[in-house]
Amino acid sequence: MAMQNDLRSSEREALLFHSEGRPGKIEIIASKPMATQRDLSLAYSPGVAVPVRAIAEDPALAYEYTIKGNLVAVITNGTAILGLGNLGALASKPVMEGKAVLFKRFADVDAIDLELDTEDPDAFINSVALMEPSFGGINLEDIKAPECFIIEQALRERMNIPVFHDDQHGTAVIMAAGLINALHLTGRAMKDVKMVVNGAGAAAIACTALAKSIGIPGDQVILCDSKGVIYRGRTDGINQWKSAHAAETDARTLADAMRGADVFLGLSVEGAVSAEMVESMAPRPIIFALANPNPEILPETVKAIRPDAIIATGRSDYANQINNVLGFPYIFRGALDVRATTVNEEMKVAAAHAIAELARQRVPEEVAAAYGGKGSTFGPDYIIPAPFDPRLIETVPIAVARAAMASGVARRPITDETAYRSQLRARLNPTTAVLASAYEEARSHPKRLIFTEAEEETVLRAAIAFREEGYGVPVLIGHADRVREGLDRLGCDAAEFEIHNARVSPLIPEMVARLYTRLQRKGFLHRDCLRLVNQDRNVFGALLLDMGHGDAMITGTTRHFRQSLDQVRLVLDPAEGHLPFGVHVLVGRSSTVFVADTTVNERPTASELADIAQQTATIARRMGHAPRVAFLSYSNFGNPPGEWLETSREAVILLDGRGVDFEFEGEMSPDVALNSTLKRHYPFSRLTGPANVLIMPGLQSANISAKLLKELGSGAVLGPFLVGMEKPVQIAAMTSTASDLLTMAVLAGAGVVC
Ligand SMILES: NC(=O)C1=CN([C@@H]2O[C@H](COP(=O)(O)OP(=O)(O)OC[C@H]3O[C@@H](n4cnc5c(N)ncnc54)[C@H](OP(=O)(O)O)[C@@H]3O)[C@@H](O)[C@H]2O)C=CC1
Ligand SMILES: CC(=O)C(=O)O
Ligand SMILES: [Mg+2]
Repeated sequence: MAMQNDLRSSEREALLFHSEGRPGKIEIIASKPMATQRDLSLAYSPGVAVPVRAIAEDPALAYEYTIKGNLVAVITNGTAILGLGNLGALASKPVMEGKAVLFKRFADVDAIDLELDTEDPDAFINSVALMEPSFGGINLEDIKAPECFIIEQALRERMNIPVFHDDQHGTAVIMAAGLINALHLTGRAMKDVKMVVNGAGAAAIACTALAKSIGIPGDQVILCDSKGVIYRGRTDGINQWKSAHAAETDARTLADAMRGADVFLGLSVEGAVSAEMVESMAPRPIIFALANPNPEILPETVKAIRPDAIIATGRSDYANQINNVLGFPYIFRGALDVRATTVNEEMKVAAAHAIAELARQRVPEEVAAAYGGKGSTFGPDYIIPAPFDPRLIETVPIAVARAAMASGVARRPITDETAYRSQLRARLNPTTAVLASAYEEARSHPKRLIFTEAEEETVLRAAIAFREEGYGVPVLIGHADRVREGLDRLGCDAAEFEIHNARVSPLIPEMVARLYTRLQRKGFLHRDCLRLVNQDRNVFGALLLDMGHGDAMITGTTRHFRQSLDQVRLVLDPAEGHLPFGVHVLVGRSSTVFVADTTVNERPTASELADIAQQTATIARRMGHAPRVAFLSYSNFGNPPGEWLETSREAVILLDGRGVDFEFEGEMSPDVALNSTLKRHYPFSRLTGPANVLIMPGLQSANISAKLLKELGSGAVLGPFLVGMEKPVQIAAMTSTASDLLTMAVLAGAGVVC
């Protein structure tokens, strides 16, 4: 695109993220095999005629024989895209694809985006109403007020599936959850609260209505729009939705309204609130500045004037993110699961209370592990759960489903809540929450990350993102001029980066001395060490790490794994009592499998296999999983017999003796390890479920399997991660993309995999 050179690197990354691989963020995949002639004749003509006739006779069977019951349409006309304004239907597509991805990621709801090219409410309403047969629910998005009210109302009346305008009700539910908790923390009763809402559009009107319906007295709420206070009798710029909330007041400006107010709720535009306005509020004010992407006032400005304030924004980079992403996936999950005809007030209030209560609960241990070990405790900086909190999927849909049943809109009530809860839990993979929390952890404890191959554009892009996204300081190794040129090409100011040139660095004498002390009795002369330091970026990088100039190191994109490892090992040792080895992490939709040793030890001994199992189990646990270890083979418990089975068997016996605190079993084939049906043939097996840690008998099978899965598999494959070194070093695959490198850097920095 023509403007590429004017973009900041984070903006360029955002464009690359959307264009790399398949353009966009979603694809459709078949949920049934389509491999044989028989599959085709069942999926299509003639087999497909059977469900067609069945549905024609009984429409409810569409939920049994098609995707309808799990499919939501995200529909917009692009008239109020986030806070960016009316940029049209086509331009809104990235946001709508994004919402579809969030539906899938957080609640396993399949969603498809539809951008309608019209600003005429009737045309919009007619188009959407005709789509009822296709979908289980309709999520309206980013349609401006007041048309959004007309559209939603008409569609709710005409359609017999849930119709939900996310910017109105999704936002209101999350705002209400945050408000309930902020009032609780400041010891206020709803009936005493004076509230000011700035903005009188889609989000603001719905939030005001919900705030009143949960107990804030109507005559204590003042609404403002771009022209000031909406007071009784005002005629300028008014519509029926605004006048329904017109206040009996002398206040005419936002500043008048805010004097003495307890709560400020902003759903307007960046910078609408001044420091003076905040100063004039009641003690312990509650300030929700929710305009996106930039809030009405920045949290740091509020804190400087009113340290006693509770502040929330719509963004993920401050504490207390109040954003509808916490609501719409789970509200639809619950509504779809009971086949609700609508999302009513009771369901919204139930969701708000469930979310609020989650933040007040003590974070259980397994969830704390998924948060990267850092607990979140209810308080002014934690009034609302983070979007990746794995408890949301178990609690919010249940609350919504219960409310739907109690209010008579559920067509298929839940009969066994315990079974429903486990079904919900199984929809998500805890690893994804851990990855998200590792990124948070990295932001709150920034590290110095050594990137040894900084002349490579992929590496530089990862290093730039590492810095710009706040994970820490990239320490770049390379010819300074070439690295600077690369930074310049990518639109960065090279002066802001730390670059080390291995030929001229002032650290060289100390490095050579250290290396010589270490290698002099291993056949290396002093001048050999000087040459290594000058010419080998892995040796130089590892020495920087060893001397404390960085917290972790990442390399591998220009050299084979073994060569990089041998160079690093000239400088660094394994951690005491640890065996260095490699782990690939296969992240599927609802499960994760750890495979080891995929990179280092060609024919591990029984004792080495046992060590690898123990260390991999620790990583699995760190990533939120109870480890179930299988020692893999072509054979199952002695059948067929073979020459090479002994090491795996001995490893099992060794672990028996070590009294470890995780499940393990072997030797067994991968299908027996992973498939519960086959496992029934071995009732004595000690694994209580499918294995999630696969210990391979040797490097051949391990490395081949990992690479096959990476090339042919459908889920994400992370790694190889190098485990068991005295300092965190990661050797990436030569095929790594910038985001692969960033993930490795962040996980290495956060100490999740090391
Ligand atoms: N955090 C979250 O989850 C969400 C945040 N939002 C944010 O809320 C904002 C509004 O979105 P939405 O309701 O969908 O948009 P709408 O277009 O429906 O409404 C915008 C409203 O903002 C008002 N406004 C504009 N400038 C000012 C100003 N200086 N002072 C007071 N009011 C002003 C407009 O006033 P007027 O009527 O006079 O034109 C209008 O009422 C956006 O920034 C959006 O990103 C929205 C949804 C969710
Ligand atoms: C978050 C959201 O939906 C918005 O800002 O429009
Ligand atoms: Mg929106």
